[in-house]
This record gives sequence, structure tokens and C-alpha cells, in this order.
Amino acid sequence: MASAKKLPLQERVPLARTAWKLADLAVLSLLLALLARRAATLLAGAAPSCTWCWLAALVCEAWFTVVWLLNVNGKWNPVRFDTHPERLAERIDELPAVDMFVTTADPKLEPPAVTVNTVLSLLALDYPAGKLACYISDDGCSPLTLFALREAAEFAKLWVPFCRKHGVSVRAPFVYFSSAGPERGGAAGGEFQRDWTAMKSEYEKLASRIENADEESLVRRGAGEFAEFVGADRRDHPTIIKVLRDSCREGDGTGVPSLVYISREKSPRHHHHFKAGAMNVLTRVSAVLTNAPVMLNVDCDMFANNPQVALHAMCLLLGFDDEVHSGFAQAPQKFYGALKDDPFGNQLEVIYEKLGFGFAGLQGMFYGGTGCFHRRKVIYGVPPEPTTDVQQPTRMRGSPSYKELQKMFGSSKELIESARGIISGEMFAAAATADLSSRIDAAKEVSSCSYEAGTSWGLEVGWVYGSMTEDILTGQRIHAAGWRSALLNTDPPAFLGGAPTGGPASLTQYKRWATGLLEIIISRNNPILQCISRRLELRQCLAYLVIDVWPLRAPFELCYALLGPYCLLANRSFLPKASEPGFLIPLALFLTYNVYNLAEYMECRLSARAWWNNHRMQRIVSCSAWLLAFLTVVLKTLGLSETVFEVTRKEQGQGAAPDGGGDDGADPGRFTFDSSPVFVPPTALTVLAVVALAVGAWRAVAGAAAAGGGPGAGEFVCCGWLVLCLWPFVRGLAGGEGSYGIPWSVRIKAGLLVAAFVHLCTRN
Ligand SMILES: O=c1ccn([C@@H]2O[C@H](COP(=O)(O)OP(=O)(O)O[C@H]3O[C@H](CO)[C@@H](O)[C@H](O)[C@H]3O)[C@@H](O)[C@H]2O)c(=O)[nH]1
Ligand SMILES: [Mn+2]
Repeated sequence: MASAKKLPLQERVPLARTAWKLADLAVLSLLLALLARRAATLLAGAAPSCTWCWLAALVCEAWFTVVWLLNVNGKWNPVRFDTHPERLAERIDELPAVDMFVTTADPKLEPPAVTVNTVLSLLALDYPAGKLACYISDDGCSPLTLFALREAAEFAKLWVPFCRKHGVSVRAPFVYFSSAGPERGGAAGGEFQRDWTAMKSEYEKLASRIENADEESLVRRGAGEFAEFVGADRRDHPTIIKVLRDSCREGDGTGVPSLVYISREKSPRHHHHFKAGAMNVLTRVSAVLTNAPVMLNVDCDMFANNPQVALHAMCLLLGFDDEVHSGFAQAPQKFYGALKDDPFGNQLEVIYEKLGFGFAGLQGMFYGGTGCFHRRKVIYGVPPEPTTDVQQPTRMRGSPSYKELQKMFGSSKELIESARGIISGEMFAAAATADLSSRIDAAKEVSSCSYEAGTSWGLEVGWVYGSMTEDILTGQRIHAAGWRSALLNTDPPAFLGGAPTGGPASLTQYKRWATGLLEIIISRNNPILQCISRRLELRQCLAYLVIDVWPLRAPFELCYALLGPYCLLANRSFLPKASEPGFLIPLALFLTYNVYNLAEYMECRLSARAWWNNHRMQRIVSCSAWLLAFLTVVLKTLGLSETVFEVTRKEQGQGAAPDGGGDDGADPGRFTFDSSPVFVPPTALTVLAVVALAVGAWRAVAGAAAAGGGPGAGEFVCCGWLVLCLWPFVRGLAGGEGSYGIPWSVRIKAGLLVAAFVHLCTRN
């Protein structure tokens, strides 16, 4: 297809980081020195007063060293991918079709106005409209969502041509109209001004129709359109599919892609596998309707921020000599209207910038669940074409028989036929001509609850089941099949979404992620097994472990955090005295580690405050969300509880009319609480640390410290640092109106834990 002279569509650029590598090794040497010294002290029987404290510290520090090593591996050789969409025209005769998936699950937590903006931004992408189709999965089975989308499909007929005509830079209308008014002079100025004003008023009308829609009256008046919602329960209803727009049929010349609404069948007798289940239904429905060889998926709050994103993605999917290099192209998650300095530590900028680029330099970027372009065949479990130097397993090589396909994909003839083309690697199948509505029956068949029974869906085909963090798990399966993946780092960022704010929502999200990660670790899909038995590369496996071990870090970090308060209360020590030379090692480690992290934030153009917020949140998350995730999975393993996907609340402001967004004087960056059990351990830890500091200080002043064996500067610093990290809880305990204060039920449970711990410490 391409002659050697032509310029490449993408370039893989290794990023130099010599100074960082030295810093990585410096921290590593300090960690090793700490371990060596502690082990030597223990072996010599010289641990002052508390051998088991020293032993526990040794175990924790050994674990921290392992985590550091995993991180060093993950970040060691970062690469960047530069993409050149302007070269597509000369390199490629035809662009492949793209099916775009949007998932939504709850019209209350995910307001339809938010979803609509995401959908509009996708419909208006710079890409041949006939090659795009947008599918929305609604697990909330909400007539409001359908209504909003129906309205949006109408609005799109004005919006899409407007965006194309004027080269609008951000095509989610709420963002576009919330920035400054029309600024353009010259000849086009007058016309643009008029178009802009008209468009803004149309959008406001749309937003208010969506805002004012009322579920009951929609369903009541629902003869035609909403008839299927009458009596439908979101947990128990037949499939609803609506073709809101069929670009083949409607010759209105507006260039708006097809748009399909799907609420998959639900029944209490079947497990629905949350988002992974929704993605698999979207995959199958789109297979029998448009069957594009490339699929883009975004969460309902993740709008396309760069209208060229699909073209950039094509540079990665089509721009390598071997397709194995780009099984998928993932954009880093970035956030819209994010709070200043990341008070809840969930904007993940440094993680994406350091680990994301690091992954990209190994087998490839991890799949992040949203903002990702997949090859359909990769999702179908097809391994990459063999390159000359690799011996590959033969699964799904050649053309599988009808029987084999049926076993994998289920009994739908239409699906099997469409899968055949995809498996053979066809990227430019002629678009089907029959209209979409004629294939609704086939689409309903593949979205039924029982369709997957006995097939490979959720195992070797589609999004993998069994983890709340289906994205990491699915990406891992793809890498284990031998694919590599690319990082789609465009400027401006490809997609922007919402990060949760407030304590409860942020910790719930972290808890879900950690729960899912632990589910991966203890399953047969864990990366170590995949590395041994399949084609997950060793360093990629170790990089995955950096993320996968989040919940396992909780018990170690909690144990270490308790050592300081324990020693102050029990009049013991677990660190060398300030007067001993051995003290310099933990001191240097503490300083170097924190300066290293701070420097990472600086390099990512973030503030010192953002570093501190993230550092602090990581301590909080570890003893709350990760710890609870750990316990939840233990209970699940014992068969005592189930894990569920708790959907993150999407900020209302995002979809609201452009000039809405009232400010009631509340401080959105301040930590909030509710009576959820996640708040109990950090509350207890806060109280404990404060009590321990007070007892330790009193003892020091009264001169009652155990001679030689008692706590020293190290223990005080540990305890003090803990209080600083848990400062939001100190504030929450000290008072605070409403959700700014820690509820009494949490305080009482925490109080009981502290009392029990203090009793243990002071027993003898
Ligand atoms: O039963 C469900 C539950 C969720 N969703 C959708 O899944 C998406 C992600 O849910 P959200 O509550 O926004 O979770 P986040 O924590 O923000 O999502 C991150 O983490 C998830 C894994 O835990 C990934 O699936 C997401 O892509 C990733 O952005 C949303 O579009 C939901 O509508 C469903 O479709 N069905
Ligand atoms: Mn989200």
C-alpha cells in the first residue's frame, strides 16, 4: 500500500530520562540499605525493646521495595507516539469505518444532558460521516435518556454542519458555548456571528427540553416511541433498540452519522456483568448492523475534545508495517473542569504521564476503559498475524468453521457471518446497503440475556468478565494474545471527562477499582499466569502489577502506619535513634522519596499543592478504599458477599445549560464524608495518631520514656506526618457543617477501634 519514500503516519519517539533513572536507583539503594541494616540489627539480636516491631517493619519495607522496583520497571523506557493525520490522504486510499460506543447506566447519576453532549461530540468528528455510527447502551432503561437522544439526533442536523463549516474546535456544545462568545472578524465574521447566535439559542432550547422532560409523562403519552418503557423495570425488561438515525437512509445531506439506542434485556435470573456486559452487547449489536472493523468506546461523560481524534487513531492503527503494534490505541484519561490542584487525588495526571508513557514503551499502553480505539478482531480474540520471527499458537488461524464460530460467538447467523469477515482481517468491507431498521430482529437476538450462555463471550471474546475493573483485565487479555498497543497522545487532548469530587464519590471509585484489581490478581487471568502461559511479556506483566497490587498495598501500609502510634503508646521504637548513624538512612529515604515525587509533579507542570494533595490522598485511599476493597474481596472469596459496580456520579454542571452552574458558596475542594464504612479506618487512624502524639509528648516531658528503648524522633515524625496526611479527617472530626463533618456513627465505630488498639498497646 505504501511506498518506502512516503512519510510515516506515526513515529515512535523514545523519551530520554537519564536523570530520572539515576533518581530511581538512588531511592532503590536507600531502600536496600534500610532493609540490610534492619536485617543486620535483627540478626544481631540488637533490636531495641520490640523485636516484632522491627520484624513487621522489615516485612513492610521489603514490600515497599518490591513496589518501588515494579514502578521503576514500569517507568524505565517511556515512549511517545507522534501522529500525522495530514499524511493520511497520501498514504491511505480509504479510511476504515468506526463504530462508536457510549455506555450509560443511570439517568440520575449520569444526567442525559451529559450523555447527549458526548454523543454530539462524536457525531461531529472530522471523519467521513458514512463511516461512523454511534451506539448508546442504556443500562438504566430510561425513557428520559432515549428522549434526550432523540432530541439530540434532531439537533445534530444543525450542529454537525455548523461544526464542519466553521471548524469548531470543541464539539460538545456545552463546552463550546460556555467559553467566550463568537470571536471572528473578516468576511466570514458576520455570517459566523449569525450562525453562532442561532446555534446557541437552538442548543439552549435543546438543553431546556431535556432538563424539563419528565419521565412519567413521556411514558404515559407513550403510545409509539415510549410504549416499550411502560412497565419496564431497569432490572427486568426485554431489549429495546431504536434506530434514531440511519445515515444510509436519510439523504438530508447533513452528514450526520447513524445513531442507535440500545437498552439490553435484563432479568433477575441472569448476571449482567455491568459495563463489560454492556460493551459486549454493543459489540454484537453493531456487528449485525454496521460491523465496522474499528470500535471506539467512551464513557457517557467523556466527550471528544479533539475533532481529529479518529484520524489520529487511524495513524496508529494503519501506520505500522505490522498490525501487531497497534491492537488498540488508547488516549490518556484527562478531565474537564477539574478542580484546582487535584484535591481528591483522582485526576491521575502523573500516573498517566509517567506510567502511561512507560507502558507505551513496553508491550503497550494499558486499556483504560474509555477513549480507546480497538480493532474489532482484537476484541474477537483473534491473535495478531504472525511476524516472521515469532512462533505462535494456532488458535483461530486460517478460517474457522461455522461450528467453531458458533461455539465462540453464539448462534446468531448474522453475527457469525459478520464475524467471518472481521476474523479474516477485512478492514474495508463494503458498507451494508440495507437499512438498519430491517435488522432490528437480529440485533435483538444478540442482546438477549441468554445469548452468551455456552459461548466465549466474556472469556476469550469481548470484554472479559469477573472484575469490576474490566478495562485493565480486558487490555491484559489482549496483550496476552500477543498484541501490542499504542498511546494516543494528541494535542489538544483527545477526550475529556469528569472526575468525581467529594470524599464519598472519590473513595467509592477507588474502592471499585481496587476491588476489581484484586479480583484480577486472584483469578486465572492474573498477569503472572498470563506471562507464564501466554504471550504477556515479562516487563509488561511487571508493569501491570504496579496497578494490580493497589489493594494488596493496603495491609502493608496500614501496618506501617500503625507502627508509629504503637511505639509512642507502648513506649517502644521501630526506627534507629536520631543519635545513631543508622538514622540517616530512613531520613535520607524520606527526603529523597518525597523530593522525587514532588519533582515528578513539577515536571508534569503541576503545583506543589497538587503533589501534596495526591500524596495525602494516596495515604487516605490506602487505609480506606483499598483496605475495604481488600476486605470485600476476602468476603467474596469466602462466599459471604458479592461485588457490585457502583456508578460514579457525574457532575451536574457539566451538562447544564451553558450559563447555568450556580455556586452556593460551598468549597468543592474540601473533603466531605458520609456514614459509609470506608471512612471508619482513616477516622480511627487519625484519632489514634493524635492520641499517640499526645501520650508520647507527655511521656517525653515527664521524662518517663523508657531509657534507650522508647520512641525517638523517628516515631514522632512518622506519627506527625500521618496526622498531616490525614488532615482532612482532623478537620472532619473537629466539626464542620453537614457533609463536611464526620458522622457520629463513623466516629463511634472508629472510637471503639481506637479504644481496642490502645488497650492492646498498653496492656503490659
Ligand atoms: O452496569 C453498568 C455500570 C456502569 N456502566 C458504565 O460504565 C462507565 C464507567 O462507569 P463510571 O461510574 O463512570 O466509572 P469510572 O470509575 O469513572 O470509570 C473508570 O473505571 C471503570 C472500571 O471500573 C471503567 O470501566 C471506565 O471506563 C473508567 O473510566 C459509565 O459510562 C457507565 O455508564 C454501564 O454501562 N453499566
Ligand atoms: Mn467516569
